[in-house]
Amino acid sequence: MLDFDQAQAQLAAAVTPPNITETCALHEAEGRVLAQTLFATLDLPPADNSAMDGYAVRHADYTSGKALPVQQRCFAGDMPQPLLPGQAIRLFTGSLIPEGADTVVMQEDTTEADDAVLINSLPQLGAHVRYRGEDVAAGAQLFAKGTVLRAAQIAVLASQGYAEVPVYPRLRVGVLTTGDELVTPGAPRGESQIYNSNGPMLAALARGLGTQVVRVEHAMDTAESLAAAFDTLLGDCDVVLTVGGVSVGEKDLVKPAIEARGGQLDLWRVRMKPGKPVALAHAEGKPIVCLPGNPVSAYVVFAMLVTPLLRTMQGRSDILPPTLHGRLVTERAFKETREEFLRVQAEFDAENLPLLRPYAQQGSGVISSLPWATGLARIPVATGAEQGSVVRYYDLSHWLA
Ligand SMILES: Nc1nc2c(c(=O)[nH]1)N[C@H]1C(S)=C(S)[C@@H](COP(=O)(O)OP(=O)(O)OC[C@H]3O[C@@H](n4cnc5c(N)ncnc54)[C@H](O)[C@@H]3O)O[C@H]1N2
Ligand code: MOO
Repeated sequence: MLDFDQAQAQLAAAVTPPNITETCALHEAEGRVLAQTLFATLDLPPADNSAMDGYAVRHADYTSGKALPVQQRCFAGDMPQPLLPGQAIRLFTGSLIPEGADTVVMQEDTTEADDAVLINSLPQLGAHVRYRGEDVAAGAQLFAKGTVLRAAQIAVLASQGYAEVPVYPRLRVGVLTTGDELVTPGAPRGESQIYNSNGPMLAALARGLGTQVVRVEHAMDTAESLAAAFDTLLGDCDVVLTVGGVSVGEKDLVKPAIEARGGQLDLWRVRMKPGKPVALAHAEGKPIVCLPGNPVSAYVVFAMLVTPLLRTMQGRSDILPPTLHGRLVTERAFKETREEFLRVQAEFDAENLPLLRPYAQQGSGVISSLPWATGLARIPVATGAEQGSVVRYYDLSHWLA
């Protein structure tokens, strides 16, 4: 059985980033991955401009009690005139600073009458001026290849005039659920059957990472049904996630089905709880990750082992999200022969380590623990953990993104 950290590294290293680049309109680029490093095409802001509604003045022209004639009303988008000595130009937030002006006086600190403005309180030299290039300098690196484009990155790229961006193709993911006991939600359910929750769950998890889930298939526990599903999935997808049927039972037929079509098993069983029977294989040049059927096991394996593999295939640079540390709040001690991942809720305060409270039922079939948990607490196999132990915390908002 493979050590957890080795397995995590092995899955990410088993695949490669894409070698194809395509162009995507910026307004559709949310969640896409940059395929080239991008640089600033212009200074931002492109010209000195006002941070306030007010008046542009030359600081040295101020004399207490003496109104300055208003030379021009210059709105955002207008070109200002050069400021004449001893005058003021009325301007607004975003108006360009006139040549010769060095300071903006907020309108609240002025009184305007008869086309002249009286300054009641003079700010410091240079006040309320946003200088050309103070935000971004032309030529500076904006984002490195491998960056996921979210609203913040899209804002910067739009401000730089990018209408389209070079991105990697969206990763095409296929999901295969297996098991004779499963029925599709909405279909009639026999007494011995359960609804298939792993299919919709894995599809949503994969989409949450920004991949395209092109197929969600179900196979019965027969070699024929599995072979037909693999035909479809390996034909249409870049990577296949199977779930169930990878343990040691008599109907655990997924691994044999992969081997029957000439595929190879690269890894089977990891020293982790839940998730032990996870397998990595490849067939027809495509990676296949076989997740254990228990819903919690599938969820935890997806977060901890599958996401680094998918991020690598997406061409992302953030393969392993950061982990935090937290303090366990528990009435019982945990000690296993496998690295254990508990579903916990984290509570943050300003000064201390986060407090991590485990869900009462940690069984790998307890689906209700999934929406409840904010993250996973890792209990080291070497030491175990108890009330007050400081353990590693995997925040799911990072690990599932
Ligand atoms: N004798 C042993 N038995 C088991 C071992 C073992 O080492 N020796 N490992 C256990 C562990 S750990 C896990 S995890 C499970 C994983 O087994 P499989 O991956 O073969 O999964 P299944 O047997 O097909 O299903 C397990 C469980 O999950 C339910 N399931 C499966 N698919 C779905 C789905 N799409 N939606 C909802 N629920 C699903 C299934 O009904 C079973 O209850 O094996 C242990 N056994
Ligand atoms: O992975 Mo299994 O869930 O350890 O129960």
